[in-house]
Amino acid sequence: MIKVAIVGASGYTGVELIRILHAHPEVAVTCVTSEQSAGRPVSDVFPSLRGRCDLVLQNLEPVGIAEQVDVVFTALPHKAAMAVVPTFLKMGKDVVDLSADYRLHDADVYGKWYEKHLTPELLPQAVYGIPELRRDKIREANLIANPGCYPTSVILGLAPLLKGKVIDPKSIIVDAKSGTSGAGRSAKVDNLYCEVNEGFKAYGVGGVHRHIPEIEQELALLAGTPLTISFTPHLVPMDRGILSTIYSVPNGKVRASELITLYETFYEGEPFVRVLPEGVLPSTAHVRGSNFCDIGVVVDERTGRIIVVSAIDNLVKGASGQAVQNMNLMCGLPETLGLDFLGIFP
Ligand SMILES: NC(=O)C1=CN([C@@H]2O[C@H](COP(=O)(O)OP(=O)(O)OC[C@H]3O[C@@H](n4cnc5c(N)ncnc54)[C@H](OP(=O)(O)O)[C@@H]3O)[C@@H](O)[C@H]2O)C=CC1
Ligand SMILES: CC(=O)N[C@@H](CCC(=O)OP(=O)(O)O)C(=O)O
Repeated sequence: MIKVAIVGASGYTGVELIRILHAHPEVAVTCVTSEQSAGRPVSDVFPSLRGRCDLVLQNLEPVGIAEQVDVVFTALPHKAAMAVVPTFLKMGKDVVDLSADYRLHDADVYGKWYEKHLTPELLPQAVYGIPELRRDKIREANLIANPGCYPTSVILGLAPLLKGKVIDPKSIIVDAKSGTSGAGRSAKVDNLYCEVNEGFKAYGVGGVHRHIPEIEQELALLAGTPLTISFTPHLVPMDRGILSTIYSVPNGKVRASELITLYETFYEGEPFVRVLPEGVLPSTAHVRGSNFCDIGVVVDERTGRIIVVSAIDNLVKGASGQAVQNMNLMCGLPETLGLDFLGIFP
């Protein structure tokens, strides 16, 4: 069995990792951490785990943790992750980092959107872990930068169009909506019940959201040219789910049926991307609790624009499920191991 530590196990992506890995046949979670709840069983913090995972939460002491395990998932806020990842790597551990700390290739870009990077020398060895686009590199990596939730939905939604040079790469507009678990478990006034329930709002409007450089970095690699996007995230009153509606201008006249064939070919054999038939559009309700990304494609005949709609569960394909998919690849296991479960509906 591969021994795994979940660093930051008292958060939402941490508990989702525990849930997924509990059913993984080749993995044993042997170490979980929290600063605020250290000394308590993780099942005290999350009663859903009672009787199945009662490990006691430890303080984050990187050397001691590395000595206990083979693989480390860091499910920490950015900055906290890069403070400990170097120790895990030095001690020969494979690391899947769920934070944003190793996603941007350029430390100056990270400095502009986040803060000064503490370990820029590690950026070249980090692999941006989107298996559908970078499977072979992930297999060779020892540090995976697990993609952000919004970026996963947008990159998978646009990859066939950009790679196939179907659209003008400068024409992209993304209108994305997320459930509140995307904001994590720590207490924030903006996420209180009365602030979120029965309402629907945009935030980070006007090119200021920190996922923009990450999305642009990956889309530019697909397009083979630098590009800028308009990106507006929204908060919706649901626990889980991201729905991204993505507009772009094609280089010539296109038909929806041709585009769907392009998507089906691009994602042929992919276990976790489902291209929907013409006229069918995705819903967060149909991917909830699963590792799927569902994609629907429409052509607006009046404006000529292409509209792609992509749906994921932010905690699964947008975080912990994709992290396990990456771990499977890094460890030489079948990619779908422990992940071949259906969503929860209704
Ligand atoms: N939520 C989501 O949908 C997604 C999240 N991510 C990213 O994954 C990471 C985790 O997110 P999420 O689970 O939502 O976050 P949460 O806020 O729910 O959990 C954060 C975890 O980190 C621990 N922690 C916080 N600060 C520190 C610190 N300074 N030192 C050690 N431990 C600390 C917390 O422990 P405690 O407070 O108990 O001490 C908790 O276990 C973040 O980088 C996030 O941006 C990525 C994709 C999607
Ligand atoms: C709803 C909500 O607040 N979402 C978060 C993004 C989710 C996330 O976890 O982003 P990273 O993966 O980059 O850490 C936000 O807008 O900042």
